[in-house]
Order: sequence, then C-alpha cells, then structure tokens
Amino acid sequence: MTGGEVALDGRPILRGVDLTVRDGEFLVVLGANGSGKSTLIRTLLGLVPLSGGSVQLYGTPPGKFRDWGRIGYVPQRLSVGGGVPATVREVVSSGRIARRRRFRRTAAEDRRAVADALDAVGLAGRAGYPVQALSGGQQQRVLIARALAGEPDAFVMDEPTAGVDADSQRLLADTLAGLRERGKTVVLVAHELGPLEPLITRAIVLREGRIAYDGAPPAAAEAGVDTAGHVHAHAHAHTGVLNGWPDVIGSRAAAAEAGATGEA
Ligand SMILES: Nc1ncnc2c1ncn2[C@@H]1O[C@H](COP(=O)(O)OP(=O)(O)OP(=O)(O)O)[C@@H](O)[C@H]1O
Repeated sequence: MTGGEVALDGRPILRGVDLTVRDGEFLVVLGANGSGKSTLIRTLLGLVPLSGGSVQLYGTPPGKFRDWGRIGYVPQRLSVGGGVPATVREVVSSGRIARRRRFRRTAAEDRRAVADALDAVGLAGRAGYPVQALSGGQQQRVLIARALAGEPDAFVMDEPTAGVDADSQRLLADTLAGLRERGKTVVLVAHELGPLEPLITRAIVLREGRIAYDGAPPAAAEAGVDTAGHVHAHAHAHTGVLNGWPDVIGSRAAAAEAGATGEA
C-alpha cells in the first residue's frame, strides 16, 4: 500500500499509510480500539475502497487480482451467507474453492487438506456439526481452518485470538509456527500477543489511522535486539519512509504503546 487513504462516512480512517509486506514476514498489526487495524487489512485485500493512494496484491491492484488462492483471509467473525445452515466441514471445504484457478487438484487432495485443517484447529470431531451450534471461539477456529485448507502463500487474520481460550491460543500458536517454518507470510491483527509473541518478525502500531511505529516486535525492541529480517523495517521507521510522520518514534515508545494496547 502506498499513501493509502480511507474515509468512511466522510471521516478519515486511514491516513497516508505506506506498507509493504514481504514474503515470509510474520507481521502483527497493533493499535488501540478504533485505530484502523481492521480497516487496514480489509483495504489491503480490496474489501474497503481507497479514497487515495494505491494497493497491490502480488503486484496487481485488488480489482484485477485473480489469484485469490494465494491469500487466506480470516475475518473477525463468521458470516455464513443468509443464515443458510452449513456444517463445519462445508465451511472449511469452501477454503479450497479459490485453488481451482491455480492447481489441478483431486477430490482426495481436497479431503486430505480439509481433514488436516480440522485437525490443526482441534475440530476434527466436530466436522459434521452446524457451525451455528459452535461457540464463538470454535467458530473462529473454523475460519482459521478454512484459510489453512486453501494452502495459500499468505494468511491475513483479523484478531484470530479474540474470544479464544488459552488452550486454543496455544494450538493456534503451534499452527502458526508451522506456517512460519514453511515460509508462509502472515499478517495478523492482535490485541494480545500471548503465545504468538515469539513468532513475530515485524510489528506495526496504528494510531488514528497512521502508522506510528514500524519495526522490530515489541519484546525484541524493548531488549534493543534486532533479529535477522526486520533490520530493514526498523531502519525505515527511523529514516522517514513513513511519509509525513515525525521521525521520533523509538523502540521504547512503540514497546510501551504495544504494551498498552495489550491491556485494552
Ligand atoms: N463501515 C464503516 N463505516 C463508518 N465507519 C466505520 C466503518 N467501519 C469502521 N469504521 C470506523 O473506523 C474506525 C476504525 O475502525 P477499525 O475497525 O478499522 O478499527 P480497529 O483498530 O480494527 O478497532 P478494533 O480493535 O475495535 O477492532 C472506527 O472509528 C470505526 O468506528
């Protein structure tokens, strides 16, 4: 995204956002309630129109992008269209649809991918249940499984840990660790990092629709450690790449802010 601007109901929600997500990054989007985190990732996916600037997905504007099988989106909430009853397996299987454009695939491969995804989120025993019968946390896991089933290159997740109990959070962290090992790209919005923290290679902090920090994840920043991979991102925050944002945001301020949002 370059110079991304979004206005909703005439109110500026994103302002001058420059963000390039690199392959293999594990990027967390932090910020207070209403700072624009969901809007940012929805705009990156072309779900919210820009009022200024531009977005590209793998080099193509969202309106012309056809390779949706490369991206697995986990929205904040499950919305199964029109209240039509669907089972857990059906929702997770729908994650395979976008792959048709990319790969020849067989029914056996589809079944395996869906079963693996259900296993990964601990819902194998619930495959035949109507999703509406599940708790909020379990529905969240169904959405994660749907994205996993698609075997995309990049995952974009809006608060995957919201309303999920501690055991499920650890399960998710294990799953995400596996994705990271396999070189997948992960962008996720989070309030609490919890067990995800060690996986993060880069953090951005949104404040009133602007990127107020972009660099090392909070714990590493606090310790003054720049681990491999986010040196560049860190340097960006200090060399004024973030257009128009005063170049005063140090690691400690960001770590403090990230800590504050963690409590929100
Ligand atoms: N469809 C919409 N129309 C008008 N305003 C909206 C719309 N969606 C979001 N907003 C406003 O945009 C601002 C940013 O919302 P957004 O959901 O992106 O924030 P967030 O950082 O993800 O917040 P949270 O942590 O609460 O999910 C909020 O003030 C919200 O009220």
